[in-house]
Amino acid sequence: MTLTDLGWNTQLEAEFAEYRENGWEPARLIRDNKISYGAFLGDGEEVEVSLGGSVYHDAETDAELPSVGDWVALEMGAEGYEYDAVIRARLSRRTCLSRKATGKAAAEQVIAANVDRVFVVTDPGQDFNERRMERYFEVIEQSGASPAVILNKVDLHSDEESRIAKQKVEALSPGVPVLLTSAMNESGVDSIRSFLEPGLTIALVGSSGVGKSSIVNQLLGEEWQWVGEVNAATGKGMHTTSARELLCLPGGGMLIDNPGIREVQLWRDAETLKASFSDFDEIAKQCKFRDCGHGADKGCAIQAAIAEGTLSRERFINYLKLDEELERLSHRQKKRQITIGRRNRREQKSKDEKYNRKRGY
Ligand SMILES: Nc1nc2c(ncn2[C@@H]2O[C@H](COP(=O)(O)OP(=O)(O)OP(=O)(O)O)[C@@H](O)[C@H]2O)c(=O)[nH]1
Ligand SMILES: [Zn+2]
Repeated sequence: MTLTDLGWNTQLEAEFAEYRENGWEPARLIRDNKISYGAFLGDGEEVEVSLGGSVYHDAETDAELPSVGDWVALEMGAEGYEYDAVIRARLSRRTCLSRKATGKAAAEQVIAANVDRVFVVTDPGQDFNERRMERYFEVIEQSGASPAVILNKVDLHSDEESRIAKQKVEALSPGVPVLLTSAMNESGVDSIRSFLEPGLTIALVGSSGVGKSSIVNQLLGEEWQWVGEVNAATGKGMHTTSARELLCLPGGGMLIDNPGIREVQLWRDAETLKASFSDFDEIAKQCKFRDCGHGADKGCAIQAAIAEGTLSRERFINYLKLDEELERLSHRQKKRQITIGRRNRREQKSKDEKYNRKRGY
């Protein structure tokens, strides 16, 4: 593996020139352990690194702190740090997949940096939803990455259904590549591979159960290996606490997969849900009391609007259920995190087992 395989290019090299003078080395972050990070060096060696004090203090917001996928400048073996290296600088991001609640001044949360292409995975049937697709396109566009759509589980649908779904996507976003796959029958996954090339990073988003893991498993293939395992033989990197989020795919290219990416749909749903009731907030501003319960309260503008017929009672009932609905979403989100936690532990276990086998334990 070389730096180029990890996505290094002449632009990054130019930006890095001043850091080279300090004897620092370029590396790409592959894991966020909160306290430390996992990073790949150009030769594929994996190191455990910590955040340099000035990088931390100079960051005005959390979004400026290094994230998985970022390129950083490392000072190897810096004194006074317990890790292999220290991050002295973060290089500019080509793209940035982040979560930013609309309307609020809430802090931006970076999910992955330098993802080149995001595949939206759905199916031609139950999961297919044009509005949701539009929101995915929005998030992807904001990130700077290129979109593509995978219609998976085509084995469960007629050619006609698949064709219609494909047309609908193409109507929403002309020119977007739409791939038909069946991860189950291992068909069409090659068409995803045709988008991969050394140095290119992809991510998969989509509802729970559409087949993202199945597709990832096929992309990783049988010979899937933990790159950087060699270094684990030195004992370094063994104190890792979470699973790798950036994976190298056989044949070239990388995949970033982490809980934040998996939850893209959930948080977009919560935001859209709130936004779809923004007219209520406008009307509620006219209520006599600021803490109006919109029930029997005096001077309630919502009730007045319902009485006038300008606001439907049905929507009002849905509005009242909003909190419940948001609660349900957050519950689903927690459930997802538990599933991901399990998967990460499984991966860590198989990694440990591989390591033990290698060492002859
Ligand atoms: N029939 C059919 N089933 C599929 C296909 N791809 C995946 N499945 C099944 O769908 C179920 C969900 O697949 P996953 O790969 O776990 O879905 P996911 O998107 O990773 O779900 P989360 O991990 O919850 O985000 C599994 O039972 C798969 O075997 C397909 O192409 N056809
Ligand atoms: Zn009111």
